[in-house]
Amino acid sequence: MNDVLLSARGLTKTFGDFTAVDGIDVQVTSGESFGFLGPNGAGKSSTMKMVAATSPPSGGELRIFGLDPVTEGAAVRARLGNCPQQDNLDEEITVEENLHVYGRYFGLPRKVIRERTDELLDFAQLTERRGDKVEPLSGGMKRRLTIARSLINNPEILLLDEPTTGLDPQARHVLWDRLFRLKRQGVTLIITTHYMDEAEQLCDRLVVMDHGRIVAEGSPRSLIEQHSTREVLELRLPLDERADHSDVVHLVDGVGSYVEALPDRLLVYTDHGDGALEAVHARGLQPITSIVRRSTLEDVFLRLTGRTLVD
Ligand SMILES: Nc1ncnc2c1ncn2[C@@H]1O[C@H](COP(=O)(O)OP(=O)(O)OP(=O)(O)O)[C@@H](O)[C@H]1O
Repeated sequence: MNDVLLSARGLTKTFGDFTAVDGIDVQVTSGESFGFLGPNGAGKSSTMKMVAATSPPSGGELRIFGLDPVTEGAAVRARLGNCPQQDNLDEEITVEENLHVYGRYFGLPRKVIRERTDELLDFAQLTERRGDKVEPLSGGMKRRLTIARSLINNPEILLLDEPTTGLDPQARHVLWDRLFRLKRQGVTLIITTHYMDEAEQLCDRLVVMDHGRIVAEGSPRSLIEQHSTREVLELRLPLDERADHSDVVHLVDGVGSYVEALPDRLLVYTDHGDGALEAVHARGLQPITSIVRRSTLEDVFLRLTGRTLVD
């Protein structure tokens, strides 16, 4: 059996009267790519900061590498890579110097720092920019540098808080490719995201979080199998002025297993999207647009909470 690297029981974080993380239970084993998926404010960053040993838990039990992050914080941090939500690079110094500073912070010998810097610049596809200041780099490059820097101490776990928020699609794909490589090298990844496609791409297993609680747990595939149908028929119907799609749900009653109404469309959940569309036409309905797609984690979230992940 793989080692348990992270174990949380009843983990809680409060800010005054407000409970941001509400008694969650989580275990992550070595080599896993584990995700916290949830909308803004779900409590993901608060959880990550406790795991990173930068913010103490308010309650419950938390062990990382079997260590207590409150009393053994330095030992925990030495074995972790931490990429916070906001890049906190030193923009005044060069790309390479950013790596050197971190290496010295961890007390690594000069020779090791030089070797690791070369490897990590190559990994982050930044070798050609090594002597440049950080400030003019693109958002994607800065993100890759932040990740490279967090790998200087050869961490067993890499924490990534919203790794691709704010990046354009191409930069996201480059970053995903780099994270796949790390995963193949056996680095345990713990990722927070509010992008269901990112969770599906990167995570072997994840928890869905909402209002500080875990509402579901499993692999992306098992979550979809458990909480959604194989396909979804998305329909935009012609509406009277002032009506929205929640007013016309009854028109497709019984067409699929269940229906969710968003203001601008109906989502008909079914294992056979094309058959459902035929049934819609047979009722004399003429959708403005209709598409059949496979179910995603977004559908799981909508089913479990009645809300969408990204507002
Ligand atoms: N230092 C703090 N003081 C008071 N409230 C806080 C603090 N940090 C977080 N919160 C609150 O806790 C809740 C959870 O925030 P958290 O950042 O953990 O959520 P999140 O899921 O990571 O969302 P986001 O992606 O927006 O960061 C939010 O309502 C937030 O306003």
